[in-house]
Amino acid sequence: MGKFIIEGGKRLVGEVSISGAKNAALPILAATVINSDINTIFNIPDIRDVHIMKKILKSIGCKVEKIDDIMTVDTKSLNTAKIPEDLVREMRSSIILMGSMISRLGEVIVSYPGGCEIGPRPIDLHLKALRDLGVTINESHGFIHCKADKLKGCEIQLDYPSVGATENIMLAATKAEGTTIIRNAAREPEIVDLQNFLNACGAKIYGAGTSAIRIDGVKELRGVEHTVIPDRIVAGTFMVASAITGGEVVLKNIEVEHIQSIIAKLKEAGCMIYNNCTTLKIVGPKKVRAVETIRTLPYPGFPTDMQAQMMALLTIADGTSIICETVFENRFKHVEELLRMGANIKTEGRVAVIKGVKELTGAKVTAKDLRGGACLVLAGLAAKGETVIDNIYHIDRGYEEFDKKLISLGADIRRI
Ligand SMILES: CC(=O)N[C@H]1[C@@H](OP(=O)(O)OP(=O)(O)OC[C@H]2O[C@@H](n3ccc(=O)[nH]c3=O)[C@H](O)[C@@H]2O)O[C@H](CO)[C@@H](O)[C@@H]1O
Ligand SMILES: C=C(OP(=O)(O)O)C(=O)O
Repeated sequence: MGKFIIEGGKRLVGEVSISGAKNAALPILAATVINSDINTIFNIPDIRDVHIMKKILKSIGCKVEKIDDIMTVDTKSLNTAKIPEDLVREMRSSIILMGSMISRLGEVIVSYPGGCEIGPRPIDLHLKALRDLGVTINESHGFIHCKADKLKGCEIQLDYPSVGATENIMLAATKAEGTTIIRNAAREPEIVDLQNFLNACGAKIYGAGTSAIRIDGVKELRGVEHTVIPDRIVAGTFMVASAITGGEVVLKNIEVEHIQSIIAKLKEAGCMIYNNCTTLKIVGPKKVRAVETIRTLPYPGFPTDMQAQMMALLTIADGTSIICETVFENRFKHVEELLRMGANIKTEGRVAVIKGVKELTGAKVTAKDLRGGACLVLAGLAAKGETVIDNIYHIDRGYEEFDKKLISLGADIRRI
């Protein structure tokens, strides 16, 4: 298990290039199996979850190669409906293969997915929608066996705009007979990217980015070249790195439209932000200001995946801030670690009250999940003295060369 050792107090200055989005790359890689052809996907981030997806695709017979940020996936030789349990357990996104495998083979056998511990993550909405499309589902001993002789388009009203359920429905409905409508669909930019990939392959999907998505079933799809959108959460994390160190960082290769809710809160915290569509400069304030209540919400609300990083910043704000985590039930595991660093935070259920302290102090802490781990790195960058962060494999799930990029901005961080 690797560790990061950070000597805090260095002001971050310079330029950083933002990698492709994990949450767009993974469903798009899963989607390649639909077309039984060769796909070339650009701007693939070099992160642990992508390595796991590569292993999964290989394990089911696909030919996969990655050179730099380009991944070629030849899905012609796919030869099994069973996804290996050990790999599925490593990563939540493996569940997105359900929709694409059903579309390709009419069958998939998959176990319940793993991933970060941020509260219970049921897949009832996925399964209900797949049943509506004509899939027979048998669940036993932790396995889900889905089978469909014929998929038939239908109208699906989601009880919650689940990102994964929206993606699975889009994938399963792409080659269904007739039209599928998803209402109360997730509106995240990654859903739009998936639609763009599938449509380039020959699918007929309309409305991604709004809460109603229409999928007109088509017979076949072909392989294509596609470039994954930039990672809005990685962008937000580097913005907080600049803010928390009073730094001056320029982010390149971003989509500013996707990070508006993060920009708004960082401005409220006293940051100066200058941007065009794909580049942004953020100058951290001398003293961070407390902000009005942050409520995590589905897009375009404030992203739950930025909650922990924002909390790190607010620990040293002038005044008290409140964060209300509405998306996941148990996404405050970083709080006890921030307390070890001298933060003053009280939680009750899904609400955290953060009273800013003058400074954080370095401590030995443990990453419990991906974004909670990133939050501890950010806190360590600002803290006085040395911070040692354990279990950094969580962070490697979603950040490409995090330490190297921070070092290039002037941080004192080592991986051991
Ligand atoms: C790989 C990927 O894209 N991961 C993102 C995706 O996860 P994921 O797709 O898992 O998130 P969802 O939008 O599905 O989950 C949101 C909420 O709905 C609940 N729910 C979801 C499905 C279901 O069948 N039943 C149910 O109750 C979940 O427990 C959670 O409380 O969106 C989350 C919310 O923006 C992000 O934090 C994750 O980074
Ligand atoms: C929770 C996250 O990812 P996943 O859904 O892959 O666990 C995340 O990216 O913060």
